[in-house]
Amino acid sequence: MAATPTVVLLPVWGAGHLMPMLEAGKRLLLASSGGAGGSPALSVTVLVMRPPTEQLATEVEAHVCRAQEDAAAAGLDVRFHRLPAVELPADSEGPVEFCSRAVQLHAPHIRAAVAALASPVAALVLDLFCTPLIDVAREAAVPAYVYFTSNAAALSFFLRLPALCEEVDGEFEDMEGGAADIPGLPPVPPLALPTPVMAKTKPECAWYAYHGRRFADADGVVVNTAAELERGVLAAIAGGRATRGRPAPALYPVGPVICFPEPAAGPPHGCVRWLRDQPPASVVFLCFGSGGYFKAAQAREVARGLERSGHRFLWVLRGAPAAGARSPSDADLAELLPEGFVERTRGRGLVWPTTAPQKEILAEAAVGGFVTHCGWNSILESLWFGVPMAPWPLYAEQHLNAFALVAGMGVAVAMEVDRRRGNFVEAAELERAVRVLMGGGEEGRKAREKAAEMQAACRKAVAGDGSSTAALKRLSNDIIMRMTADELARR
Ligand SMILES: COc1cc(-c2[o+]c3cc(O)cc([O-])c3cc2O[C@@H]2O[C@H](CO)[C@H](O)[C@H](O)[C@H]2O)cc(OC)c1O
Ligand SMILES: O=c1ccn([C@@H]2O[C@H](COP(=O)(O)OP(=O)(O)O)[C@@H](O)[C@H]2O)c(=O)[nH]1
Repeated sequence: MAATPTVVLLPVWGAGHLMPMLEAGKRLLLASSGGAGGSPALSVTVLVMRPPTEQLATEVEAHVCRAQEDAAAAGLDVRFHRLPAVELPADSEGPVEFCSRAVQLHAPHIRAAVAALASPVAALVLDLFCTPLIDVAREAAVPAYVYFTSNAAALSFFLRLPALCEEVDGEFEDMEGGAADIPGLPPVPPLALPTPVMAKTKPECAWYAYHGRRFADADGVVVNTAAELERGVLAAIAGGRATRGRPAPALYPVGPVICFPEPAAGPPHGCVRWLRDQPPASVVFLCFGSGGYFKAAQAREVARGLERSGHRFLWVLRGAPAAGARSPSDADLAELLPEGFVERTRGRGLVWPTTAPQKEILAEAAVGGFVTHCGWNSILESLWFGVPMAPWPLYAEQHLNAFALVAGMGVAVAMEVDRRRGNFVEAAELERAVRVLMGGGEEGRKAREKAAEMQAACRKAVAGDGSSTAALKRLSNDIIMRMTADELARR
C-alpha cells in the first residue's frame, strides 16, 4: 500500500509556537478524512529544530514526547524527525533576528530531511519566522504555507510593513499624523506597534519586513484566529489592502487552536483548589506569559494596586531570569512584595511564585477578569472561557494585540502602560483598571458582554459546521488538489 502523503510542519521552539502548530496539524489531518470514520488522506511529519538553550531543549523534548504519545493513542499518523543541531548565530541583535537566522542555517538539514522522507510530501507548513524556507519548498516543487501563530491584526501589520517602512521617514514614533494605517484596524498609535519595529534601522525591523514580504510569496497563510473574531481585518487583507500591488495570500483562519492536555491525575493544582473556595466571577487573575517578570519596584506597585482595589486576586508572579538564563525565575516573594502584603491580603489574594496552569485557572467560575500580557495564546484562552481582560503588554507583538483588544474587539478595559518606562504601571492605574474590570460600571459590563459573545463565537467556529472547521477542510482540499494536479502533470 502506498504511504499516505505527508504535510511537513516546521515549528520554532517555544511552547506558544510549537504546541498550537502541532494541534493545528492534528486538526488538519482529521479534516482530510472525508467524513466520520474515514481514514485521513494526509499524515503529518514534524521537523524539530534543537532549541538554543538546555532548558528550552528539555521543555521541547517533553512536549514532543507527550504529543507523540497523544497522537499514537488517538491513532493519528504524526511523526517527529529531530534535525541535527547547527552552530547558532552569536552576534544577533534581537530575538527575531536570532530566530530567523537560526532557521536559515537549518535549510540544508531541512532540504535533506524532506528529500529522505518515505512518504510523498504534500506541503510544507512553516512557522512565521521560517519564511526563508519557502525557497526550500520551491526547489522541492512542494507548496509552502505559513502558520501564523498570532492574530490577523498582527498579520495585517507584517504584510503592510515593507511599504510602511518606505512611506515613513525616520522612526515610526516620530511619524507625521501620529498613527499607522494598518488595514482593518482603526489608526494605530506608534506606541502600539510591535517591539521589533520600534528601531527602524535595526535588523529586528528588517527581518520583520522580510517575513512580511515573504508571506505574500506563500501559497497561503494559516492564521490562529476565527473569522468571527477579526472579520474586518481578514476582509481587509483578503481585499489586498495590506499587500498593495501584490495579490494577498490565501487565508485560512482555523482558530482558536488551543491545546487542552488530558487533565493530570491526582488532586487539582493549588491555584485551582484556592479558586474553588471563592465566589463566582470574584477573582481577578494576573499572569504574564512565558517571558513576563517583574522587578521589585513594579511588583510593589502591583501589590499596592491590588490591595487598594479591594478585589480578590490570583497573581502569577515571576522574577528576573537567573544569570545566563532566558526564562523568568521563580519569584522570591520576600524580596519582591511589600512587607506584610501576604498577611494583609490572606484569604482574598494568592500570589503564586512560579508558572501555573493558566487554562485550568481561566476555566474556573471564580475568575471574573484577567490582567494579561496579551500573548495571543493567552488572549484566545481568555476568550474561550469568556473572561474579559485588562491588557498589560510587555514584548513582541503584544502592544498591537492590546490595541486590537480594546479598540477593535471591545473585550478589554484599557489600562495605561508606560512603554517609555519599561511598560511600567502605577499602583493607582492598576487599582482603577481592576475596579473597572471587576466592578458593576458600564465599561466593565460592556467588556464582559463582549467577552461572552466572543466565547460563543470561538466555540461555534471550531464546531463541526463552524467557520474554522470549514477553513481547515478547505486547506486540506487545496493541498490534496495540488498534489493530484502535480501528479497528473508528471504523468
Ligand atoms: C508574533 O510576533 C512576535 C513573536 C515573537 C516570538 O518569537 C518566538 C521565537 C521563538 O524562537 C520561540 C518563541 O516561543 C517565540 C515566541 C514569540 O512570541 C510569542 O508568540 C506567541 C504566538 O505568536 C504570542 O503571539 C505572543 O504574543 C508572543 O509573545 C517575538 C516577537 O518579537 C520579538 C514578535 O514580534
Ligand atoms: O504561568 C503560566 C504562563 C503561561 N502559560 C501558558 O503559556 C502560553 C503563553 O503563550 P502566549 O502566546 O500567551 O505568550 P508568550 O508566552 O508566547 O509570550 C499560554 O498557553 C499560557 O496558558 C501557563 O500555562 N502558565
